[in-house]
Amino acid sequence: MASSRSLARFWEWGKNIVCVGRNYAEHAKEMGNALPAEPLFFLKPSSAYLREGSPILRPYYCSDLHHEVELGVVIGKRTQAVSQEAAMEHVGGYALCLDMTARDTQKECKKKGLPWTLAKAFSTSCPVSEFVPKEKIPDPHKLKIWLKVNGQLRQEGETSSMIFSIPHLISYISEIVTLEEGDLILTGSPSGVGSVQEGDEIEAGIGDILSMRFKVAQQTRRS
Ligand SMILES: O=C(O)/C=C/C(=O)CC(=O)C(=O)O
Ligand SMILES: [Mg+2]
Repeated sequence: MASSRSLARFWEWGKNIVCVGRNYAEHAKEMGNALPAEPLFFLKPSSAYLREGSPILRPYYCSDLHHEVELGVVIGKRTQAVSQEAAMEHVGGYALCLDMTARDTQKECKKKGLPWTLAKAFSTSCPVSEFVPKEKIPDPHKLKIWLKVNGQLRQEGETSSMIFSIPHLISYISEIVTLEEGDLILTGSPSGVGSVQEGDEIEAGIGDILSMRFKVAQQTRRS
C-alpha cells in the first residue's frame, strides 16, 4: 500500500481514470435512463486532470457543457479481480471530482451509437480536489457532496444513495480493468446536473471536509 504522502499528488502519476455512470437513481431518471442492472463505466485519459487555479475549458465543438459532481476513490495498490469483501483494503483515499460532460455531444454520440470519448474525455474534463487519506473518511457511504454555480446550489447528494457501493464497483471494475496504485474511480453523479457558461464559477465540496473552485473558459480552436 502506498503511503498517503505518495498518493497526495495522485493526479500527477495515476494512470487510469475510471468513471461510473448512472449510479444514482435520481440522476438516471433525470437523464431518461433505466436503472442499470450492473455498473456502467467509461474512461478518461489522465491528461483530463485539472487542478484549482486553471480553468475548465469548454471544448470548441460543445455548446452545452454540464457539471457532474462525484466522489472519487483513489486506489492504493494494484487491484485485479478483488472480491467485494477485500475491496476496501485497496482504497488509498478519496478526492472530490467533476465529471465535466459535453452534453450535446454525448446526446449525438448516443443517437449514433458512438462511444462517449468526445463528450467525456476532453482536456480539463476531470477537475479534482486535494487528496483525502482514507483514515480521514471512516465511511465513504455517509458523505454529502454538493456543487454550486455562481453561489447557487445545483447539486446536493448523499453517497448513501449510490446504487452500487464502492466495494461493489471496485470488485466489478477490477475483474475487467486491472487498477494500479494512484488510479481514480469516479463513482457517479447525483441529480441536478446542468449547464455552465464561459465566466461561471463552480464551487463544490464534500460536506465541510473540503471544497474547491474552478472557473469556466472557452477553448479556442488553433485553426
Ligand atoms: O446516459 C446519459 O444520458 C448520461 C450518462 C452519464 O453522463 C453518466 C455519468 O457520467 C454519471 O451518471 O455520472
Ligand atoms: Mg459522471
